Amino acid sequence: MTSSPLPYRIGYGEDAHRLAPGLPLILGGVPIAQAEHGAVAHSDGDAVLHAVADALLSGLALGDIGQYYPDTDPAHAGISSREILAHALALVREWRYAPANVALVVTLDRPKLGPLRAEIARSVAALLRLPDTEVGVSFKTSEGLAPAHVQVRVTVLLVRTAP
Ligand SMILES: Nc1ccn([C@@H]2O[C@H](COP(=O)(O)O)[C@@H](O)[C@H]2O)c(=O)n1
Ligand SMILES: C[C@@]1(CO)OP(=O)(O)OP(=O)(O)OC[C@H]1O
Repeated sequence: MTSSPLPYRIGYGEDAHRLAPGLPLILGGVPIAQAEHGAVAHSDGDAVLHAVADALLSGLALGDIGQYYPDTDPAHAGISSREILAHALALVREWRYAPANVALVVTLDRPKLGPLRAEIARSVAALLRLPDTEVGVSFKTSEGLAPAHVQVRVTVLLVRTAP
């Protein structure tokens, strides 16, 4: 894409990681201390931030984070997902758009994340420079269908900014 006449653009992103014992679980920049299993990943494995970054990029047809941070490149091993999201946000701003609101759904069987909803919303909002109220966070279990797995789905509304 070289330019867009649209004042609004919708972005959608997903991410999934396998869970294994002895690894940290970070979601939306928040370490989940209660988790018995963490994400198997090339980076810090924050599936929420990966899906948000992909949603930002998809809204402007800018590809996905794997193109910018290939998981085959040792240079990105252990990279903070905050850095990946900051890069995606910078690209969106270069294209003169900004996120207006975000809706995200985390599917995870355990632990219960409800008590961390406000903290995760606050963390994602801060990274996107949005008010907390513009980040909606939902949790679902897989009903036991995928107990060793975390899945995140995200929609974002991008609004064109003044030149
Ligand atoms: N890791 C999770 C998963 C779900 N919740 C909350 O539990 C409720 C029921 O979830 P279902 O998947 O059975 O519909 C719902 O209110 C979720 O917010 C949770 O806190 N943590
Ligand atoms: C973030 C990157 C790069 O470190 O790797 P992972 O942490 O494995 O995450 P994923 O969402 O599977 O893919 C994007 C990657 O290229």
